[in-house]
Order: sequence, then C-alpha cells, then structure tokens
Amino acid sequence: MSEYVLGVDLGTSAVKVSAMDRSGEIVAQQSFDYPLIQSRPEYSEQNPEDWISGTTVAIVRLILDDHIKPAEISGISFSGQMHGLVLLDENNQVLRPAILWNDTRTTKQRKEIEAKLGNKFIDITKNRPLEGFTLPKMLWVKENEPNIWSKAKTFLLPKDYVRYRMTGQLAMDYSDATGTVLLDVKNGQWSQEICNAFDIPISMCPPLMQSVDSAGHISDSYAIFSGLDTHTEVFGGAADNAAGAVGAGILSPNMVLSSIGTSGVVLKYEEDPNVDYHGVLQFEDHAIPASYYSMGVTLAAGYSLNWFKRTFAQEQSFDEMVASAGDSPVGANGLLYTPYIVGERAPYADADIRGSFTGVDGTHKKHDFVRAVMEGIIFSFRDIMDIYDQNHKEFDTVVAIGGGAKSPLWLQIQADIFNKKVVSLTNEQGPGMGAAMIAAVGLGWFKDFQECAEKFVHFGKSYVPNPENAEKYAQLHQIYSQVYEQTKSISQQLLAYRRAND
Ligand SMILES: Nc1ncnc2c1ncn2[C@@H]1O[C@H](COP(=O)(O)OP(=O)(O)O)[C@@H](O)[C@H]1O
Ligand SMILES: O=C(CO)[C@@H](O)[C@H](O)COP(=O)(O)O
Repeated sequence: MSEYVLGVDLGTSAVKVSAMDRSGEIVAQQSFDYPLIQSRPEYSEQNPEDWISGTTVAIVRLILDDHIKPAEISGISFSGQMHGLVLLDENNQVLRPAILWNDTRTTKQRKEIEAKLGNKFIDITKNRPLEGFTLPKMLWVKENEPNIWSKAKTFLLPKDYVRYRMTGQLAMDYSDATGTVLLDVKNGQWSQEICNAFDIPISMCPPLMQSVDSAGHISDSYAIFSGLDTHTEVFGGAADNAAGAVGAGILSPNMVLSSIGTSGVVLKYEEDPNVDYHGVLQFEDHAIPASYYSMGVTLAAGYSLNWFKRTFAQEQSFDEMVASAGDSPVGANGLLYTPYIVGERAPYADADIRGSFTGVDGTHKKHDFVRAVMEGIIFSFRDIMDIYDQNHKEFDTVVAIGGGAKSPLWLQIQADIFNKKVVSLTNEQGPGMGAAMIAAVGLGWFKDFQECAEKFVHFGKSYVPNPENAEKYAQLHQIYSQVYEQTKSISQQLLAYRRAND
C-alpha cells in the first residue's frame, strides 16, 4: 500500500494542497483561489469559511480526480499566511472576517504599544509591534468593535483555524505564535506582561505546540465533510515562511531564502536566540525545535505585479506579461519602481509610504514598466540583504521560492541584483513542501528535518550573476535607495488628501 502526507499551503491568494509519498515525490497537487476583501485602502480581510471551503475542495479533488485513497493519507500538516487575526466566540464560532497580515489600519494601536512598552516590547517578543502583526489588530477590534471584542473568547491564526476545523482542537505552533507579538520568545510562553498592559485575558491565547507535534486525528465531522479518513494524523504546521524555509532546505546559517509570494521575504536561519536586529528585521521561532530565523518582508512583492497586470495588462496572460520584461534592458531604460503600494515593513516600517515610478519618459513602453516592477521588488529585497551585510552575516547561496520563482528571467534579475548565486527548486512549492515535510517528520518517517530534506528537497537550476549587469544594478540600487526618503513626505500628504476625500 502507498503512503502519503498532505501539505496544505494556506496562502493569501489561494490554498494549495500537495500529496507527497515517502520518497519525497509530489504525486498530486490541487489548489483553490479565494478573494481578498479590501473595502477601504488600508483594509485587507478574508472570510475564514473561504479557507475551509478551498482546502476541502482541494482535498476532495485529490481524492476524486487524482485517486489518492483516504486510507493511504497518513498525515497532514500546514503552512499558513502569518499574523491574520481570527476571533472566536465561546462556541468557537468566527466573530468577524479575519484581519490579514497586509492590513495596515492599526498605526494608532502600534504607536500606543510603542509608547507603553518601548524597548521592553522588543526584549520580550524580539519584534516591533508593526501594523501587520496580530496584537495591534486585537487592540483595533477592542477599540473599534467593542461588541465583537466582548464576545471574543479565543484568537487563532489562519492555518490554526483550518486545523481546528479538521480536528476540533484549538492550538497554535510556536513559529506562528512569534508573529502575534504576544509571545515571550525566550521563555516560550504567552507574555502575561503584554496581556496585562493591554487588558487582554491570557485565556484568549490558545495552547502552544511545536510544529511537528500531533494535534490529533481528523474528526468524525470533518471526515464526513471531506472524505478523509479518521486515522489520518494532523500535525501543528508552521508559519508560511518557516515552512518555506524547511521546504527550501534552509537548514543552516550559510543559506538565505528569497520568496516572491503575495509578499516578498528575505529570510536567514539563525541558531542564536540572542541575535539582535533591533526589530528592523523580524525574528521568529522556526518550525525546527530550538532554532530561529530572521527575515525582512516586502509587503507588496508578487502583489505589485498582480496589481500592475490587473490595472494595465489585462489582455495578456501572466506568463506573457512577465516574459515581455525581457524586451526591456537591464535597468528598464532608466525607469525605477518602488513597491510600497500598501505601505512597507522592511527596511522601512512605514504604513503611510506609497509606491512610485520615477524617471518616466515619453519613450518608455509597457515592457519597461513590467521590468521596472520586477526589478523594484528585487531592489527592495537587496535593501534587506544589506542589513545582513551591515551585521556581518555571511552567506553564499540564495534559494528562491514562491510564485515569482517560476520566471527564469526574474531569477536571473535576482542573481544580478544580489550579486550572489541564486538556486531554484525543481518544484517551487516551498511552503507546501515544508508543510508535507513537517507531517513526514511528525509521523517519524525521518529522524529529523535534515534527513527528510535529503529525500524531499531537490535544487534545480543555478543562476550566477552576470558581472556587467551586477555593476549596472549596483549603480541603480544607489539611486533606488534614495527614493524612500525623497517620497516620504509626498506620500504622507497624498494619504492625508485621500483620507480627507474618502
Ligand atoms: N508565471 C509567473 N511568473 C512570475 N511570477 C508569477 C507567475 N505566476 C505568478 N507569479 C507571482 O507569484 C505570486 C503568487 O505566489 P504564491 O507563492 O503562490 O503566493 P501566495 O502564497 O501569497 O498565495 C503572484 O502574486 C504573482 O505575482
Ligand atoms: O506577513 C508576512 C510575514 O511576516 C507574510 O509573509 C505573510 O505570511 C503572507 O505570505 P504570502 O501569502 O505572501 O506567502
């Protein structure tokens, strides 16, 4: 009899479920898209029921269309979009749409947290209380929707809610819990001090677990709903970036991950819990017990390209549009794009900054704009890499994952802008692969992630920097780096105008 694990990658644009066998082969994959609800400029929400329907449809298709037998699915685990607030009442019913990681309505709450706890907050959580994180979202609901807050008994993150619906158990794994900024990272427990400071009952925080811990089995009710079998064991899972790092084989400090999903991430494995980036980079518990990672996040990476396509290139397919960037030279004929279209998180934690095209010329063509968007996203990643350079962190290989890693041109642009070797995976399902690996390790198929990675992770093509292009990009990055400061005040004035006229 064959044996499979399912990796559920609960992304922002879609859920992707991969079935993998013991040899690390992906035997089948299904995905299901769901919408973002953006009712106002700074708002970004999703309906948790859409995650449940999407995940279940993908699983049903694996069973019916790909003929994966439920009896052969030994384990399931998760990779989840981080930080999103799901509030449940005393009967574990969802109280309002989830407020997502890229929702930036919480600047007031961020400032209140900073004013009250200052550097103490970073000491406890290893992070700043940025708009996207969960605690400021809780405070926003408390202040703006007191009727909902008064009914809230538990909070969860997105994939924890899906796990709850599959098993009936409420829980959160450490890698996602760091992203709530309510965790005392050194002591591995919810911070009573932060809860007290903001009058949050600590009973709202769910039980904590390791990513590889068992959360029980598929419940009777979910088995009927999905067609899965109740013998299938469900494991904690991880934040998407932790799972992505596992799935990309980032298991030692000399490798860095570059992920172009809806957001963009530059991530480094960290062994030392005392490393201090002063909150400029995020610092999170890893899916691997007793290890950590740091990362910088570009809020609108793939999202920038999606926005551009939706707004200016609807008639082209995604592949055609991306390929057209090859008709524009390095530097997009002197056109620069900054991807701050929903504000930014790293290196500038600024919810008010907005994006720009600079240097627009009457001779520019649409393909120059496409290339400028793709380059601007990677310049933003380069800003994050520069923080590692400033902290004397050495690494020689960048592993690229996410939807953006499907484009060979974009992979070469990464190699040229980073001036480092960039390696792709033979299968770009980094987070989904990581989720499946968590289930495989949880089931005891492998003694640890290292052993599992030897079977599951396969590196594909390497992209080496072209020295001439790297030199041009180094020059352009100097110019790009000035745009933030020079557009900051203009962005603030335009935002004030928008708010006044909303
Ligand atoms: N063929 C392609 N070439 C380059 N980028 C792509 C391609 N298809 C999709 N993308 C980019 O990948 C992003 C989605 O990546 P994915 O890792 O699936 O995101 P998420 O996990 O956030 O849902 C999109 O925002 C899009 O910009
Ligand atoms: O906010 C973060 C990390 O801190 C994002 O990385 C989210 O976790 C969403 O990821 P994608 O949907 O872009 O993969």
